[in-house]
Amino acid sequence: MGSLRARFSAALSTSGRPVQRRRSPRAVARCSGWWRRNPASVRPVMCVLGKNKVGKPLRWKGTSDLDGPSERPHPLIGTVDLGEVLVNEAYEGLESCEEELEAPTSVNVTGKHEVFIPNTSGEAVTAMIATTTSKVKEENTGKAEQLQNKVVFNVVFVTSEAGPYSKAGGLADVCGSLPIALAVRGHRVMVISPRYLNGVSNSEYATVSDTGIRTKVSCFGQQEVGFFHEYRAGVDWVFVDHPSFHRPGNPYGDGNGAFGDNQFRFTLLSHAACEAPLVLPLKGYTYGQSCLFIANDWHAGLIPLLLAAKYRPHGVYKDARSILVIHNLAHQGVEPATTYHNLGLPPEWYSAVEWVFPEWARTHALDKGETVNILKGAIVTVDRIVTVSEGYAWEITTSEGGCGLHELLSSRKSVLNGISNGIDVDDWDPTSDKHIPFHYSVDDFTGKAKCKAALQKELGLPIWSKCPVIGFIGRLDYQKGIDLIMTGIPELLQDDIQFIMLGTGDRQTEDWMRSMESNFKEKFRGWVGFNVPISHRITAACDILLMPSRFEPCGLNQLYAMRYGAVPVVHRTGGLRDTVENFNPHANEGRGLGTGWAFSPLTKESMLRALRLAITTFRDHKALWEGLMKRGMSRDYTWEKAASKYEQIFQWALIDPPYVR
Ligand SMILES: Nc1ncnc2c1ncn2[C@@H]1O[C@H](COP(=O)(O)OP(=O)(O)O[C@H]2O[C@H](CO)[C@@H](O)[C@H](O)[C@H]2O)[C@@H](O)[C@H]1O
Repeated sequence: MGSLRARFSAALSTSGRPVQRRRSPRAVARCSGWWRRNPASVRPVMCVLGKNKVGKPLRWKGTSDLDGPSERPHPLIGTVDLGEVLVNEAYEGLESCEEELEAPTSVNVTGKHEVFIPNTSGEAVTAMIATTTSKVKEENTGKAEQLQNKVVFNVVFVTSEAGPYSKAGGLADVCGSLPIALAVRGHRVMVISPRYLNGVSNSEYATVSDTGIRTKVSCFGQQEVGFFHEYRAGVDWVFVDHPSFHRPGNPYGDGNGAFGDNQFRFTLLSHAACEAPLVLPLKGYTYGQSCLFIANDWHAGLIPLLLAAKYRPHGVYKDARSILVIHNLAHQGVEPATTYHNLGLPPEWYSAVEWVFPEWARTHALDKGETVNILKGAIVTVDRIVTVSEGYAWEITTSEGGCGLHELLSSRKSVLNGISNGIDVDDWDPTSDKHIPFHYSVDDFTGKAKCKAALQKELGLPIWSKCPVIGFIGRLDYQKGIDLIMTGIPELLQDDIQFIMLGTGDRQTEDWMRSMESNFKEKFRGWVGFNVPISHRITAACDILLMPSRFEPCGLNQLYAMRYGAVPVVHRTGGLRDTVENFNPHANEGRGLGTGWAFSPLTKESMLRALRLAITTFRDHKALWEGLMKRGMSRDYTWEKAASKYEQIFQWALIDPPYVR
């Protein structure tokens, strides 16, 4: 191949405009690039990521004209202020590239050249990168050195939900944003989830296209699946297509409860996900066998089992590793033992998923309690386990929080870690949120007061600015402590407060919400359904957000609430304990410390006590209240910290050999 410089042309565009081709300029600032080669065609490709002034990631495409355009994520390199946009130093051009070059290498960039960068409204801005300053040069050199030492991974997330395509709860939020944060850090990231078509509107998948690739997977006899794909925000979003994913309802069920064939549907997902890195040539080449699978919850729990039982014995995925992320241990994918033969695992692997319920949990005299438990099988065979907060990582090793799996999880403590979730700070930003009528920030709360009045008006509640509005958003599920709400809130409504509830799930609670509305016309509103814009409007409008969760692996609503200046009142459990700092009015020379109230034990009395304290503080101690709001709003909720912790887990996963029997 020889020197590539003369043949390489950078083409930087995220605006969808025709890619501009330029000859490679020469060096001033030192940059570093990751070169990946298509094993088949030896094609190095490159892409640069940056951030604009509001922190939105920018993706610059680098193309090689060796054999057509390609793009790959590339780590951030330095910073150059272009006036209109703040970008990370552009890579453009390289000095030389030998054919065998695979590892990070240094390349040189020079003074002026044109790039296309979208500004905050998405339009392209043509900018000239002026000669870099010495500060930038220094930064570049430092970062280049850091990046040269950085290991990048082929990461494959497997999940039953990924926002914005599909969402029933917090799993979608995490799998919609953590992969992007990892891609920004230079990893090649794929997310695989089902292509749900619910028959009403499938606009979420409008930009996704059929790869035309179909593959047969050996489970439940033999099944054929297709793959759809979209490359967005530096991530390959892959959707497994099968008729069983095309039906009304949410990813797991409909008004009549959970779908009866969920084991079938998610077994398909796991099998298809194991094939995808081998068969999908995304932007030119496959992810290949050296992958890190991130299996989220039981729906992807077969992944480590399939790697160990089906692929590795045949020499495939020998260098792959798997990490199980537990978002909710209460759901384990348990079905009768007779379904084992459908899972596509060899008969001798039965014991890995075998799960026998204790006698007290069996339903009748002839019930032997024999089941297959997919999550259990994953815990046994996976290389590492992550839960979504440190508190929950400990709780699941106790008999109270382990949902029957605590002993097994305790036995795997050495590979178990907790990492608190971040949030999508672009999606959840009170200064620019498209779902809320007024914007506000930590420096000016006027917009929040207007949001409150607007929601009161929208819901037909009296517009009382001095009346604290308490919100609840979440699945109407035993986990979320709705029984406590149902017993405690009618008592609280004797006081001058308003309570707004958004949720769907348990039918009885939905009926209770409707009856509360007619009993407390001026004080209670219940919105039955799943509605993302309304969830943003409630978060922006309410003064207090209640989360009396029985257990909470991490919880996202308390994070959204704090970012929006709504003070959380939570049960002190799991991730809520880790993320909500209990308010101490005396600390900090009487100015107070903390971001909310974390009550314990989980009783109606202790919940009401915390709520009454919050209400009194809201009414009578304005300065303390503003302090609470400000501290919550100023915290760092980005994914960056969590993403770097995940990277550490990736490295640990690779240190140990994979699970073999
Ligand atoms: N009716 C409705 N309308 C609109 N939006 C609604 C809604 N009901 C819920 N939501 C949204 O769904 C998400 C719920 O996230 P949570 O983390 O609070 O809970 P969940 O139990 O689903 O997630 C599990 O996984 C996540 C991610 O790891 C963990 O944080 C959590 O503890 C664990 O139980 C939030 O974005 C919320 O706004």
